[in-house]
Amino acid sequence: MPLTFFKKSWLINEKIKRGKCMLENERRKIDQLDQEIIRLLEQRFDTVQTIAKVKKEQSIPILDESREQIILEKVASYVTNKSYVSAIQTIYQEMMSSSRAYQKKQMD
Ligand SMILES: O=C(O)C(=O)C[C@]1(C(=O)O)C=C[C@@H](O)C=C1
Repeated sequence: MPLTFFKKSWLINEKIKRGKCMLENERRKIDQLDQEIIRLLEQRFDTVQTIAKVKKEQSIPILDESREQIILEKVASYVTNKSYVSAIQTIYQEMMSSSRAYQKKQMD
């Protein structure tokens, strides 16, 4: 009986350790992915900066709703796991909103 108790608590401990180890591994993956995402986001914002200059020179409005709609549709078609579509589209909506805010700041 006591042996079963110790065995049970040992098993529980092992499970907790395994869970912590998995969590650390997954977080390391996220840290690496974030580095890649940020590198690409910087490239995107470099491009947005150029777009802002052209728009300012030619008095083109910052917001282009039809372009944003096309981007959101492309996003939906690029995502392979369809259960992520809505979440990733939300990120894109936020990103484009942030892009507009950045462009506005550049133009002021
Ligand atoms: O393509 C443009 O005209 C942009 O200004 C870039 C961008 C974007 O970040 O993708 C931002 C604002 C527009 O509403 C549409 C798209």
